[in-house]
Amino acid sequence: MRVDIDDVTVEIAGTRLVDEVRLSACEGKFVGLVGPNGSGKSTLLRTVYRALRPAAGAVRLDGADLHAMDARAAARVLAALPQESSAEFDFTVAEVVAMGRLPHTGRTAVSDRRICAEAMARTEVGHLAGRGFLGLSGGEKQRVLIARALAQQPRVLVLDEPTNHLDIAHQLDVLSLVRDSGLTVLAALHDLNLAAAHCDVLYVIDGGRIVASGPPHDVLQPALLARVFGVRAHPVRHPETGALQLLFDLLP
Ligand SMILES: Nc1ncnc2c1ncn2[C@@H]1O[C@H](COP(=O)(O)OP(=O)(O)OP(=O)(O)O)[C@@H](O)[C@H]1O
Repeated sequence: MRVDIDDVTVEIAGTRLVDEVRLSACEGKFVGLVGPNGSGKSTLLRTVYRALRPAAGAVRLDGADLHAMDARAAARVLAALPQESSAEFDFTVAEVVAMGRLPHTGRTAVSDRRICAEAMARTEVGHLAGRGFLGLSGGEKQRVLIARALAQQPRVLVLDEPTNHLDIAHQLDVLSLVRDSGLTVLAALHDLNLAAAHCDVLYVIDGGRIVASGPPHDVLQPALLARVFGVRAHPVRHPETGALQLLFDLLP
């Protein structure tokens, strides 16, 4: 499923936080959104997963206005991993993942259980099924919420900092899993090397505006990184794979 963000502007309390953003994610592509703290990444993603309404413009799924869709219909095609999730009740991990099945009706409990078990296996949280969600570590919680999003069997995944709290092996694992899922993915990422290694396309947001977009290594040029992030970037090659990596220093 294709996602188009068409000239979306988001305002909160009279302040424009996202300014006429235009972004497209083609079917099955992994699109990364990078930008400094406070640049508007979460605000834009919250608009895409319907926690906020745009003041102008539209978010379209295969051309249909997402904000005009029924909530349940939208949840059948789009799943989100918010940056911070607040949970007041201590549901078990199995119950949290099963919530991903709520938008779907007419399926048997057996198939729901199988789908949840597969999602938990893919994110390596099966052994936590009976544990209370609130007692988990940050990384365990994150993987459970990714399992819930996968159990939702969406066509679009919106991920706000999916590698937050994850150790390095799980960061690589989760991003590979997401990339190989075949879903259309829109993810805010802080680690530019991870973004470059996993994303098909990157968009750079600064001050609520998109300032660059394209294939990762075209976008992550030293001049742009200096201007947007205030860092000096040195491209180097991985000695074995030849993959491009960036080393960073603060600007003098
Ligand atoms: N509810 C709100 N009311 C007022 N200002 C807000 C609100 N939510 C976000 N902002 C402001 O909007 C700007 C963009 O915030 P946003 O969370 O989208 O940035 P971000 O790029 O996700 O940042 P980070 O990398 O730190 O997570 C920030 O200056 C933030 O303080």
